[in-house]
Amino acid sequence: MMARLVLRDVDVQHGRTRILFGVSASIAAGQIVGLIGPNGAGKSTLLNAIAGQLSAKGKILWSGKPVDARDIGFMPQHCQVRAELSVLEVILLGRHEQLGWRIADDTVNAASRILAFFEISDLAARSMQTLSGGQQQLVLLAQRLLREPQLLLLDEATSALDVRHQMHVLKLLKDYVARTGALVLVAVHDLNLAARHCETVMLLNGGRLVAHGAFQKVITPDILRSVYGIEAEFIPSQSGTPVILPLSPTSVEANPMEKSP
Ligand SMILES: Nc1ncnc2c1ncn2[C@@H]1O[C@H](COP(=O)(O)OP(=O)(O)OP(=O)(O)O)[C@@H](O)[C@H]1O
Repeated sequence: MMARLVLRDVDVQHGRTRILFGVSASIAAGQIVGLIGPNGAGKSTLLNAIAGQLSAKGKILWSGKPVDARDIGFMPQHCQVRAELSVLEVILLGRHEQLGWRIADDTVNAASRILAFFEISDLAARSMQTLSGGQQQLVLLAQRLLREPQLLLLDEATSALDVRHQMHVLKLLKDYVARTGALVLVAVHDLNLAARHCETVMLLNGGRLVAHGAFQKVITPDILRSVYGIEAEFIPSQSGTPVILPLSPTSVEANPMEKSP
């Protein structure tokens, strides 16, 4: 039976402030799911709760059991390596549970392969400290994939990448999902990227799950107005997925940033 992530009435509170309000969803593995919503909607909070990085009320189940850290790969929003480590060392740390006195040949080979997949083999000996923001992001993504997690949680993990690298990484993720049947849950601001690469999207607003389904059903001109506070044009494209062209912000009242329903 295919694995499934089940969220049941997930509530998160910081101090006295409630951040997530009863988020419930049942998400089948074998797809890339986009977590979308305006700033402050609760995307990072939900990913952190699923990753077990903060306490939440309700149930978060992967294949019917509480999420086990060994099943997941999690890339938080602000992720940096401060230590003086080479790119290869950082990649190998993706399998730190398996590293012993001797690093097995297949681990080194897997690390070399993942560097090649991400087209960063030439960076292997470089110190992480000398890399650009986008290069660091590629290395950290490659590190997460090395251990082949069944549940991959990515918080704006392609935000520092140029367009070509973004497309390349999303193609890698698509191939990874097809090969392993994993579930990739990715918080993303770029709606056109979500439209093209995510099988389904979950729209959060004010800490609540507003909609969950195929992008074209979830994202409509009305939703862009009421949730994002923008007027936008939907331009038909050859791919069959319309391109969203933001035109103007609606009035301040209609912009619900940080507004709790
Ligand atoms: N430690 C904290 N203490 C209090 N409030 C917090 C804390 N962390 C986050 N929040 C609040 O929780 C809400 C949701 O934040 P979160 O980072 O999950 O949103 P987001 O959808 O990921 O936003 P963005 O797109 O801007 O990254 C925001 O209103 C934020 O101010």
